[in-house]
Amino acid sequence: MPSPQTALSEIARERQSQLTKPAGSLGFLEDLAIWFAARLPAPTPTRLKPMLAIFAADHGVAAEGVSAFPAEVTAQMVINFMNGGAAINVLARQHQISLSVIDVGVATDYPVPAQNSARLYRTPIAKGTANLRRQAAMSEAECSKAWQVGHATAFEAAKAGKTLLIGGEMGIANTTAAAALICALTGYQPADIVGHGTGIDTQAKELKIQVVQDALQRAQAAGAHSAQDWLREVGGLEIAALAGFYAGAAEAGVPALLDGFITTAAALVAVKDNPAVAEWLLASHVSQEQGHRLALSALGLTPMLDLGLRLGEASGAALCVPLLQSALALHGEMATFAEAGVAAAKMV
Ligand SMILES: O=C(O)c1ccc[n+]([C@@H]2O[C@H](COP(=O)([O-])O)[C@@H](O)[C@H]2O)c1
Ligand SMILES: Cc1cc2nc[nH]c2cc1C
Repeated sequence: MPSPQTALSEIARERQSQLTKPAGSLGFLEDLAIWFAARLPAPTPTRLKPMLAIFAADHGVAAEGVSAFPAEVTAQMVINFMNGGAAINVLARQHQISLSVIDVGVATDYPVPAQNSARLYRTPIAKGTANLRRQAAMSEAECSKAWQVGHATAFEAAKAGKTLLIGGEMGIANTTAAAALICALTGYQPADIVGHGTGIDTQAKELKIQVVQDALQRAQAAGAHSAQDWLREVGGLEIAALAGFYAGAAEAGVPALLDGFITTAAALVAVKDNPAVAEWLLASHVSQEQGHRLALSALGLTPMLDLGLRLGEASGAALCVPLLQSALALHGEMATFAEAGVAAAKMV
């Protein structure tokens, strides 16, 4: 796995100190430019070439009543992505991000859509997962196939010259799977991590906590130990694909931008599996879902935005793309004190 080039981040840090602004006055944007310099790698990186892949799949645990929406919505939203009507379509158009939708296990049949607003890749591995409260969500073969799909997606994007890989997800009930994974991999309790997802009430949330508790107990008794074990036991097909996607991005040496709660759970799996993956991950936003902040902290990541989003489908990540472009443009194009003939600080 390639390592970030720290010598380049030092050159970028030095440049930041010479730009015509009080030191540190561009805050986190300065850190971002320095972070990208080591990874793109260049002392003044050029405009990012982002790609965005939404991995879609269903979850057997939806049968437990843990989501505010019926499972059919996963397939219906895939159609909506293809028709250009989802939030992510608006943001992808606005910020000129190419959009792929990858069906790794949507349970409901849907007609072959026109490929106008996004490219659809149909690589369904199963008709959703099994109910993770009662049995392993996936077989070993299913889990590794899903991981491979994500891994290949990242590699192909890297080969095509993309310099920012964005993963998103769509899957009714996947906040239950994500919460279970985060608990398993961090040691936090379900009550700390489980949230309202698509908008369940307090009573349904209590049930969701119990479902996660039961799933963790069941998987523990089944001998789950490694990140891959937990992924197979309580994860999801799109979560496995995302974990493979992040691992692939790191192996290809291309930065990956996380989205919300579910993508962060997938990133935790990839990082527990191989800690070096963390070097290539960037957080976009902290979602409203309870536990997201703790999960990001467990990864050592600081989110750029806190907008109270809880949509998923890579919407939070897409919103950060213009800010990242601005961070790099400022870093590359601002004049230095010497170039502009501006007096530097009297005291430092
Ligand atoms: O990204 C997030 O933080 C996020 C938080 C809550 C819900 N979601 C989205 O809502 C769906 C999962 O919610 P639920 O209630 O069905 O588990 C799934 O399609 C996610 O993309 C996403
Ligand atoms: C309508 C809808 C859109 C979504 N986009 C991502 N997750 C979603 C969940 C629902 C329910």
